[in-house]
Amino acid sequence: MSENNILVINPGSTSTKLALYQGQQEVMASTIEHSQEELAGYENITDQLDLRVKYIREFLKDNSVSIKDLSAVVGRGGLLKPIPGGTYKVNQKMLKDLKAGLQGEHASNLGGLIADSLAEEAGAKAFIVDPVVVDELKELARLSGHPLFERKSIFHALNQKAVARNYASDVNKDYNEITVIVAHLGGGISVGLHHQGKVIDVNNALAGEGPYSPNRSGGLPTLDLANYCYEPENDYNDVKKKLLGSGGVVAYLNTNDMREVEEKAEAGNKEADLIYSGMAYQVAKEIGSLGPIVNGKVDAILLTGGIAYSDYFVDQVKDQVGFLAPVKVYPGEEEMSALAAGAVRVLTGQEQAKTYQ
Ligand SMILES: Nc1ncnc2c1ncn2[C@@H]1O[C@H](COP(=O)(O)OP(=O)(O)OP(=O)(O)O)[C@@H](O)[C@H]1O
Ligand SMILES: CCCC(=O)O
Repeated sequence: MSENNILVINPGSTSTKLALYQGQQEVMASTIEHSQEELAGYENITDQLDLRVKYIREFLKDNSVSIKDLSAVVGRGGLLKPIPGGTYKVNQKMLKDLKAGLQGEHASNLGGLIADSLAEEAGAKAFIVDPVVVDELKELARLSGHPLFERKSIFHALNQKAVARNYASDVNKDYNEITVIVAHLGGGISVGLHHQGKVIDVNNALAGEGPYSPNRSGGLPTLDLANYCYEPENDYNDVKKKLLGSGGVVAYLNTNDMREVEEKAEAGNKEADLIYSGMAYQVAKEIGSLGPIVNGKVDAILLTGGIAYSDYFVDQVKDQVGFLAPVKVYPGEEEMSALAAGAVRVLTGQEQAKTYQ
């Protein structure tokens, strides 16, 4: 086997995506689906470590891949401390913070843990790349409006950075030379301003900021929310679920499948059209809010994520923000290749792995 055999692991809330890369070339890939019943018995997400590792071992065995042939295992990184973007070696401090769920529970907390567990046996290197806590915010962006609540950077850093790098390469520039606004349009939505290689402002996709999404509420009227929280019949978990998981489109229309919503809207269902268009309106507004930070000097607006497959949605956003900069569409997500690319940059010496402290 070639020197750079990289096993890529992307744990999601209901699936584990895995792929074997040789350098940047995908050799094989699979998605292991985890049913609700299967995961129901686990109190914390990180308790699922052994289960997920077991499936990955089966995948390797079924495909006659010896674990000893791996040179690196790279996982999607989780809710660690806020850190700058890049490729990080998995170390003891990171493992401790992932296990403790330092900034909360998230499926990607398993990424570093799985990478460590398999890499140890393989005698390989374990990495995470651009975890959801990548924090490169400019100082002004940290202010919320009250000192008790500092704004944090938690977003789809891996895919946003991958798409921005792809755009940079399409225009023969380095990522550090471009200024782009990237809107990741998935189950959650984050919209980030990438400037000189850093995401200097972005809505926190796990804290009720920004546009509503298929299953998150985004920003809500704050005082109304506070009043709701103080209603005796509402408890913390209920409210949290309303913000993250069963907010947004699913709260209005009872589905988080935007293809279904679009079909209804196109068939003349006014409510479906209103809610779908409302999400496009909020995405456009969020994009527009970032332009002034760089005095309107934006090279391009990049739309990515599952919803970017939809012309119906994309056209509405384009129509609203096209005046600011050209809009380019990168549908779907590039997380697996972005993880492999992060490992390759380190294995080939283009970049030094960072140390999590
Ligand atoms: N062709 C399409 N047209 C419209 N919406 C689509 C299409 N394909 C997928 N989607 C929608 O995209 C959303 C899922 O996007 P994606 O797969 O990027 O998100 P995820 O990985 O589940 O969540 P996240 O991106 O927040 O991590 C779903 O709401 C899905 O219905
Ligand atoms: C915050 C980025 C990841 C997610 O949407 O869960």
